[in-house]
Amino acid sequence: MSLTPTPAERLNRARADLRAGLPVMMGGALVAAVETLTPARLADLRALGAPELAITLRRAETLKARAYDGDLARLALPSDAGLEWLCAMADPADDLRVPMKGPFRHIREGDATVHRAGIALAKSAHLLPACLVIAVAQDFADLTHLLPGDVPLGPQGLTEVVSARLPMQAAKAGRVHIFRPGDGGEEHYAVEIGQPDRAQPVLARLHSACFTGDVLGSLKCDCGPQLRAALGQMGVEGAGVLLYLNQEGRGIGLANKMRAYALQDQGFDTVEANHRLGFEDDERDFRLGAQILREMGFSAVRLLTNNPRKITMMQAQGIQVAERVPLHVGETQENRAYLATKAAKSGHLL
Ligand SMILES: Nc1nc2c(ncn2[C@@H]2O[C@H](COP(=O)(O)OP(=O)(O)OP(=O)(O)O)[C@@H](O)[C@H]2O)c(=O)[nH]1
Ligand SMILES: [Zn+2]
Repeated sequence: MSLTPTPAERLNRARADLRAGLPVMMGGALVAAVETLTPARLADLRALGAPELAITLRRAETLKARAYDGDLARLALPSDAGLEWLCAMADPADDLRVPMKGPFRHIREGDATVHRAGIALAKSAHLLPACLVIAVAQDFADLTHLLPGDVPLGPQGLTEVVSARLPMQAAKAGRVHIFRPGDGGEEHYAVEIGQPDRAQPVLARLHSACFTGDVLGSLKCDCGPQLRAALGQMGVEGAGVLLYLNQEGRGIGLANKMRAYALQDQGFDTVEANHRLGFEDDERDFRLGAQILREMGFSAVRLLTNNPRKITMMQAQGIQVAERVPLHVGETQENRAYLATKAAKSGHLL
């Protein structure tokens, strides 16, 4: 029936539920994000069954827990553990002050499918990647119901909502296009400069949102100068397309990026900080960029980037990368180490 939510719509609803501190129902279990639990809700969940904590392999490595499921670890919630313990398991902020959180009781029997989907859901809600899973016999009709196979779904058919002319410092002939995914999730933008010929490779930049760099002029990264240099070059050439993808913090969200920055002030580099939080170095889905380019009628690009992964991903998604155009701007005293780490650990080209 047409009023029944699709899997993508349920998934979008589930993200909002987790952020609000509500569990969702998945494969005969309740799944709640650790970050948004309250003492009262934890008590309610405990009363329903034996909660299991799911954390990623990355977080498990930091905590010296064993990830028997490969990419994740399942741990029994100790009977005397409260919300404070759970939050300390999920959030590395105080790891150095309180390093010992075990001994852990690892769960090896049963299946980790729901736990894995729960972590993917928490990540896509931009929460810390840790969740509680409680197997329950009863159904909770008020909660959002998902199948583990619904998560993660890739970008949901983006369509253009509107476009309008925007004269900019870099180019008078600018036009901003707004793209919205089919599930009502986060919108992404394309800035078109001039009238690029669709039959030729277009000068293109896939820019990931960086509130601190783009807006505040942060000296910790090179995003702001890269954004302006890319638009500037498109202005000079008279044609180009810059995708402004809302993938803040390489896809972990602004709150988690700020957590990573706090860890960087404890001495960890950009990659280590992501790992301690339980994330991979880069959680972005670049299929998004390819979809928008295709939607706009582009099939080949001259890609402004130093990141070889962006090139591989574009090509894998059927967008031909005719040329890589290097984009080295904005090196500062404060971001030198960050850029060096990206070159050493993430394969960025110098
Ligand atoms: N998690 C995390 N994200 C960061 C950090 N510094 C910057 N970012 C984010 O990294 C993204 C920057 O991405 P891009 O400008 O596409 O950079 P890139 O992947 O290095 O590729 P190119 O600039 O194309 O060479 C933005 O989303 C920033 O918010 C950090 O220390 N930790
Ligand atoms: Zn940045």
